[in-house]
Amino acid sequence: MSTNDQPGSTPTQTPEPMIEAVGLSKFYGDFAATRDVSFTINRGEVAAFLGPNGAGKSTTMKLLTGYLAPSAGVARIAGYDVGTDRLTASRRLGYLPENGPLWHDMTPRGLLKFIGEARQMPAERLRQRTDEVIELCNLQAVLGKPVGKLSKGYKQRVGMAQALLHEPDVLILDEPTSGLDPNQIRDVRSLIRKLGETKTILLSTHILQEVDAMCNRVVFIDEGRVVFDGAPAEMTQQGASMDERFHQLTGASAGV
Ligand SMILES: Nc1ncnc2c1ncn2[C@@H]1O[C@H](COP(=O)(O)OP(=O)(O)OP(=O)(O)O)[C@@H](O)[C@H]1O
Repeated sequence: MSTNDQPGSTPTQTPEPMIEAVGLSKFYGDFAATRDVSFTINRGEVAAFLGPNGAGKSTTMKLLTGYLAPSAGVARIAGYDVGTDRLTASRRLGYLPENGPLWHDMTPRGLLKFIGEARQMPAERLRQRTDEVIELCNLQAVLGKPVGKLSKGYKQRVGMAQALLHEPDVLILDEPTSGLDPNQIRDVRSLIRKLGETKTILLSTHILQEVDAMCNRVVFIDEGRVVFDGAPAEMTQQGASMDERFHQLTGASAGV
């Protein structure tokens, strides 16, 4: 955003790529989990990463975060190659992995301390940010419990808290509302909408209503390949509903 732009105004600058997949492929033997996946998410965009089960969403997200090494292609976060400049890229990035946080024996506060120290956050800033993310993600009620004993919804919130701890400006969220009850879904959607005012976000989901609720961009993947990339309105143009388009884009594999 240029210095003249006010929050809520239309940005006047050229787009700034914050999440870039450039020809990303991941092979397991002969099987391609993703094949030549390319897209760019610019600063200020909240993008839905859609696709059926097994389409390659989590794999692509792991490639983008540097959690997995690609068989071919390049991933960049805020312009930094995650293969060659992983530490710098990871300072700009918060990642909610698909199965929530690891380290199930730690309490939420212990886990946040561990992650903040691993990120080499200064002690005072870590203390302050820990309090802030506990509040933001509503973790007060479970601070004394081991993460492994928490409900799915609270595990997701702890995952979200660790992703936000270092105040990254890019977020990659793998199914942030999966397994949550309707109240929790509402809370997480509203949190993401709020975060989307200042951050660039890529979130995966199966829930088509989430696109309208949170996103201004859709990247659709099927059988490891990008089959649609555009605005939500383009996806549903010509009177087709999101459901119908999902079915069209996934061909025979939809609904299996
Ligand atoms: N380590 C692995 N070894 C072999 N195949 C794998 C491995 N990891 C993922 N796959 C396969 O790659 C494909 C893509 O998986 P991925 O988890 O990326 O899909 P997804 O779109 O996230 O699915 P879902 O929506 O069900 O979470 C699937 O067929 C999966 O079985």
